[in-house]
Amino acid sequence: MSLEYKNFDTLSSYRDLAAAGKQPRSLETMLDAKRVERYEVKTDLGTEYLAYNYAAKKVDENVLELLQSLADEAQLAEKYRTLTQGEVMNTGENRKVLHHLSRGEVSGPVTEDGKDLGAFYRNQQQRIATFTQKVHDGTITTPEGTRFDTVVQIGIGGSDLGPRALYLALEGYATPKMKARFISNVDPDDAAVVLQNINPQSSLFILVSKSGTTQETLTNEALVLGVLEKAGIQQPRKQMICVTSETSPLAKNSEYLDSFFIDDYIGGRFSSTSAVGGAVLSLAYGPEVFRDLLDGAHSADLAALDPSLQNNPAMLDALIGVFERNFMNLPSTAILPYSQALSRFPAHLQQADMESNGKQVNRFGKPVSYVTGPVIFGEPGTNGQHSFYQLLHQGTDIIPLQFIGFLKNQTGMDTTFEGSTSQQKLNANLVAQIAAFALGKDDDNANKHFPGERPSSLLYADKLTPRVLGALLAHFENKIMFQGFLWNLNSFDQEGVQLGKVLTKAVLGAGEIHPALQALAEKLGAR
Ligand SMILES: O=P(O)(O)OC[C@H]1O[C@](O)(CO)[C@@H](O)[C@@H]1O
Repeated sequence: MSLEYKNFDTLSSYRDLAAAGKQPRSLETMLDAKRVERYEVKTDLGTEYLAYNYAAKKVDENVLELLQSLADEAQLAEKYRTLTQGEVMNTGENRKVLHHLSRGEVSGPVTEDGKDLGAFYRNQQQRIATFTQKVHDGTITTPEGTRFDTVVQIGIGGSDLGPRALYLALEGYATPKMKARFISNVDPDDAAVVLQNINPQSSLFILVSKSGTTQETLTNEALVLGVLEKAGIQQPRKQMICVTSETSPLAKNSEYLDSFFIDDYIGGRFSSTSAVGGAVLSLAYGPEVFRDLLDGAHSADLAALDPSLQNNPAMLDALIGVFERNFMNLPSTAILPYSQALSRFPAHLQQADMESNGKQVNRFGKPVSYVTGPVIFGEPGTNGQHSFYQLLHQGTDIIPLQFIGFLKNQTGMDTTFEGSTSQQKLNANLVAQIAAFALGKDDDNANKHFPGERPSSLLYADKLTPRVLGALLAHFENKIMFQGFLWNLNSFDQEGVQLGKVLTKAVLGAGEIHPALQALAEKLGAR
């Protein structure tokens, strides 16, 4: 089948959906126990599962049928299959998009000039696993023979957010073999606080930069090296490994204890399952835990191939999101995990989604005449309830909500207080919120009135394990990809981050700059 890349508003289902979006059925009339049972898709992860429940979304059978037509017309499943076969999908940078291949083959091997590209990722995983084992068993130590007990990742954006979110997500699941810390911001206090709280003599640093040119990361490397030298460490780079692409300037530096590689076919925000996340997660939890995470992601990747929305939670989530964004005109989406372990997951999804689909031109560089990616934000519940939920319940904007929850907590530690456990309280809050947002509450006092009709979905599993975490990550990555296909965008470049970088260089340089920039730079002592 030949693929067609058309602007979303030229598709024939667009008009029908626009009509349906103007008058979506009310949740008050639709939401019942039957719907809670029926409006759910489960991804099978072997002995585990990840469920997507959309009972509290404002879609009925009619809208679901229209969304299926839209998915078929936009050739979502075919485009995804083609992407996993190695087609150039990052049109702006003329690159393949292969992050799925870092967890397994979705549509068979991907080759280039006779080379098996999957073998490259497997080889890096194997090298990381071997290196990790040697660090853990004390074969690899500092030059002075001290065993490493801490790992510190230095990187920013995709080289920080995903790996950090995943590390934190597993801290309660398994006792780390090495504790991990992260330095990302060029604000020197970020590095200072981390360095003050570790023993530099027994710390292994991971410098992560795909490009090898990111100002913040190189500056932080210099800062760390300086601190290590001051602490009397003679060869600081022998306590540092590097994760970068083979063509980056860092790859040529043989002073590092070791180097591991990614390639240009995996974008920074999709690199958590490559060596970018693999090094820190394997060192912290062991390569087998990282493998489980990859397997969970691979299962979700396979489920995403199904053209039927009823069997494809990522595609369904993408379509419902587009229904809300384009046809109900809702501008943002909140990610609300009822799991403290996922405290940084919303921040990771913020980059993954907003850097991918925050675009105003289509994949051919032509302006689009419809809205694209929503604003993404979020915090774990129940903390968020005591903070920004006021606006979510009674504010003038309706914000679609993506709840995430688990039947059991990770650590097994809990208490019974006033007749219920903490985990029961957590999940009681979660279901109460779904109902309160959907159904609202009438009150004669307008100040106490809850309008309801605020749609939400729920991703849930038995427990947040490495496999479930991998599937959760892949669910969102695939949702973002499908939405990019729908909006006819190239979701895999990020030109919007460049201008700020260029102006920063100009401020720091000696040349003439815009007078307003000069005045501001002087005020802040940046020049
Ligand atoms: O891994 P690198 O090349 O240092 O890039 C870090 C981040 O910077 C960005 O390019 C944005 O500035 C992200 O896309 C990327 O994740």
